[in-house]
Amino acid sequence: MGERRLDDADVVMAIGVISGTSMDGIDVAVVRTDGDLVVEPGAGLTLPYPDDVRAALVGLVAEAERALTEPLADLEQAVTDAHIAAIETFMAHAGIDRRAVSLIGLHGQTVYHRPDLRFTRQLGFGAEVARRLGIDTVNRFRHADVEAGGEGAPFAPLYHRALASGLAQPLMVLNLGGVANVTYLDGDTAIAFDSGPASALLDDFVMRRRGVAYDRDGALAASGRVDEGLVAAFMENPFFARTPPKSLDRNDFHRRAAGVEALSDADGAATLAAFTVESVAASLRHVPAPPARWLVTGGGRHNAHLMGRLRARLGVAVEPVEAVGWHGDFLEAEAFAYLAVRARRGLPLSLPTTTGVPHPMPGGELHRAG
Ligand SMILES: Nc1ncnc2c1ncn2[C@@H]1O[C@H](COP(=O)(O)OP(=O)(O)OP(=O)(O)O)[C@@H](O)[C@H]1O
Ligand SMILES: CC(=O)N[C@H]1[C@@H]2OC[C@@H](O2)[C@@H](O)[C@@H]1O[C@H](C)C(=O)O
Repeated sequence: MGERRLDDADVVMAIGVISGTSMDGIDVAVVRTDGDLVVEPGAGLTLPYPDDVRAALVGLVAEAERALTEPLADLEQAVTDAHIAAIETFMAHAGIDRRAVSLIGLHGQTVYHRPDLRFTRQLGFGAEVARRLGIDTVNRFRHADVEAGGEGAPFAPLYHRALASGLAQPLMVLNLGGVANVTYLDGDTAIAFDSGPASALLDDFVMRRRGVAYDRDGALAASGRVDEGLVAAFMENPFFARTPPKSLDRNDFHRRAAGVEALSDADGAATLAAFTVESVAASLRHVPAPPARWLVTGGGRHNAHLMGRLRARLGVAVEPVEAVGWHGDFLEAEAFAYLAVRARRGLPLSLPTTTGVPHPMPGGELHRAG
């Protein structure tokens, strides 16, 4: 007798791998899931990019339009190699036998995201990952959505919905990554959109001023004074009034936020942090009811200053996702493990209320191991 064919509804072990917009490293995590209601997150690990790959990516993202036309084959190869090494290290570290892994969800590295041009680009060769690791691999998660006129982001919301099914709702999940995105959850309803900047503006500012990668714990921002006029001017950006769905590229606010250049290091950081807080609060304009609780994921949840200001501004519980047992450092990697299983089952990865796609949209490309 041959092996039993994998049943759609089977719970399988999937590994998700993503490098976020801050390009600080590669997150890998494992989830046991059926791609539907069963979700059991396991271990996770972050591996840094090799310095030369990170430097090449930072250089590219600074002139990201190149990603529209250039093949970038060498860089994509280097990113692919780094992802394969990260997955191998993760499996060794977590004691996972590769034969037990049913699927890899390879998000890859976003280098340019322009849904208005029906363009989104994530680097990472799926076929090569499948072949070299001997594990079926799904990549190109966002492409079908963007081609159908969707925003192509955010994609984590269906995973948030699955994780939050036992929690009191309405609930807001806030991801403070390079860019911020929110997911409003109430029963089957999932409304999601990018809300504005999170850490990318601040990171770039403190790098220019102080030569550091980020404002640790928000200490610099906490020592400064907010230029409220400047924050109000930033908030006039029509993006905030625009009805979702909507998504952002990492650098969308950089030019408009140039006003902080006239401020001191501390006041500039304080003002950019306040801009993030104000733009998060503005997301409440676009949800049906005020959530009683905010669960915060992404690196920004470690920023004590930002979290404190969010609590003061939102006036309700604002907690890191660890408060409900989720893994804030690996939620996105887990999401792409979950979405890979959904992709293989032909289930939607995005909805009209999460990306503005005209109908619930399956997607992803499956590459067989052999
Ligand atoms: N202790 C800390 N204090 C302040 N900020 C922190 C701290 N730890 C992490 N961060 C912030 O979190 C950022 C990284 O967040 P994260 O890893 O969620 O981003 P990302 O996944 O690359 O972004 P995205 O979700 O947009 O793709 C850092 O660049 C930094 O700004
Ligand atoms: C195009 C792209 O890679 N977007 C990222 C980015 O980082 C945060 C925000 O912007 C979100 O829209 C998305 O990532 C998460 C994983 C998402 O799709 O849910």
